[in-house]
Amino acid sequence: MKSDCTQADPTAANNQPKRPRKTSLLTSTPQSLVLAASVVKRACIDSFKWDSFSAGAQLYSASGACHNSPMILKAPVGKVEKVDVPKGFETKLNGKCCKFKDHKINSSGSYICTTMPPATEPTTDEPTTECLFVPGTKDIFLRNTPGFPQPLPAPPTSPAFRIQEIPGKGLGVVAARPLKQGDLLLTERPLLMMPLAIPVTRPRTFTPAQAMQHSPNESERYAEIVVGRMEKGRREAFYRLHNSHTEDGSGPIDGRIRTNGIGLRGLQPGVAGAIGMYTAVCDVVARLNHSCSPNTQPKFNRTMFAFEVYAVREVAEGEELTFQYFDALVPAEERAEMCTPYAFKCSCAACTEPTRESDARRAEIASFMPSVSAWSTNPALADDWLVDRCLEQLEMLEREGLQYSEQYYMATQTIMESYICLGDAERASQWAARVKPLVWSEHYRPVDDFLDPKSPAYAGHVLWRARIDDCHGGLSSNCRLGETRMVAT
Ligand SMILES: C[S@@+](CC[C@H](N)C(=O)[O-])C[C@H]1O[C@@H](n2cnc3c(N)ncnc32)[C@H](O)[C@@H]1O
Repeated sequence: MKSDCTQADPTAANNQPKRPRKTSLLTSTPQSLVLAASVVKRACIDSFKWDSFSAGAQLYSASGACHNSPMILKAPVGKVEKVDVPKGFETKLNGKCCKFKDHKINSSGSYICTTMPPATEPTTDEPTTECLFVPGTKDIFLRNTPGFPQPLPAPPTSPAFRIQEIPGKGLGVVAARPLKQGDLLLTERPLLMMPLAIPVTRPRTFTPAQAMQHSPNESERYAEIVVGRMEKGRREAFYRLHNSHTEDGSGPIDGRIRTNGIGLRGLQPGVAGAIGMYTAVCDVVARLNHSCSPNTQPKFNRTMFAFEVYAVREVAEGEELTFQYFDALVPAEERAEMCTPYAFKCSCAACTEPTRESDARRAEIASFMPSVSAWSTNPALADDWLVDRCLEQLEMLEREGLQYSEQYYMATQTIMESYICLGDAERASQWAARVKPLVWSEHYRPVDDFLDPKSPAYAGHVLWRARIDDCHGGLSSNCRLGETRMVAT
């Protein structure tokens, strides 16, 4: 590193978010991610804080990053005037391509280019992903992902979707046959995967405008190496993707990544928050347009190194398939703002005719946190209190078309657990059947053992009759809140 270079300013991450919101019901959502997401978003909206902490974070909004599910990341950056960076700091193409071999990008080895699944595995005709990884990421797959790499499933004989023009939206994906909740529509290995944020150093002498242009230049430089390693057909597919960032200083590759990338967290060892995320670009998944009441949800399958896309409710043949690019639980006005960098207005029902009721419902949905442990040990609450609250939550979720969200899974699964607490295996098994298709949830656990009310799994469940035996009629000494009962909080 040159001595006249300034490291990006990490203090930006210490700012408090304006409106800390909990968009997940689950305590497993890292708060740091929520914080970082808010900070990044504000940094972007405050029209290009040029001293932001890293190239990617500066460029990409992670406004949806507090979601547990993958999301398309967007960059609400206004137009960046093109300026030339001073001589000696122009972006240069590295040009080195080492096909199917790990390739250190720089001498310190802080990034490697690699192909996933690795070519050392038995070769197949399966598509591969060109990746830019930080040290440790590849190990997550090679050492800590049992069964990796699992082959992709054979394509279905009758495809569940087709790609076609959608008036006013460019290309889109429509259902080729009727779909049920939980149907798997597509399994797809990404074309590329790279860090969402790449730290950038820049000379103190840069003007803010030059610094702004330097970041996309640097992102493009890294992305060029990754795309340069792709198979010809995959590279051509990448360049066919839509680019909504042609006027903001992004390069042609980076612009496509920003338009089509899906955020993935948890793959950069020791790095939490939005800057610890990867972005992955697929060929078909990238054709899914946005809706604030979407009917599909992608999920990344580590064993296959592929995205799986599920229907989150019944879909009619010919209906457009969509997913949410950002947090759909925020008010319509905020959602409209989040669409801006993509240069479209959302035409879903909740956005076309925004109502205060819809905004209020979405806010209420976001703030509800079902807690089996709190209810089951609280005699002041009626036996049906939690089930009733979850039923209200499900009704609101269905009305707003938000079945994709973790809130939907949590409410459904909480009802099943409430009946287990009440020792009602009949009803619990009915709700297990409702939980079973919700496979897109990040917190999904198989419920097959509970589909039969006579299953021995009930008696062996840690919550079985918890409300009756331990706590009914008063907080008894048997009520060991904080031990095994802390579930679904
Ligand atoms: C990830 S791409 C989706 C596929 C894209 N329509 C295409 O032709 O490849 C994102 C871009 O699609 C368009 N788009 C996505 N959702 C839309 C919507 N609800 N209404 C209009 N355009 C949309 C915007 O141009 C956006 O930048």
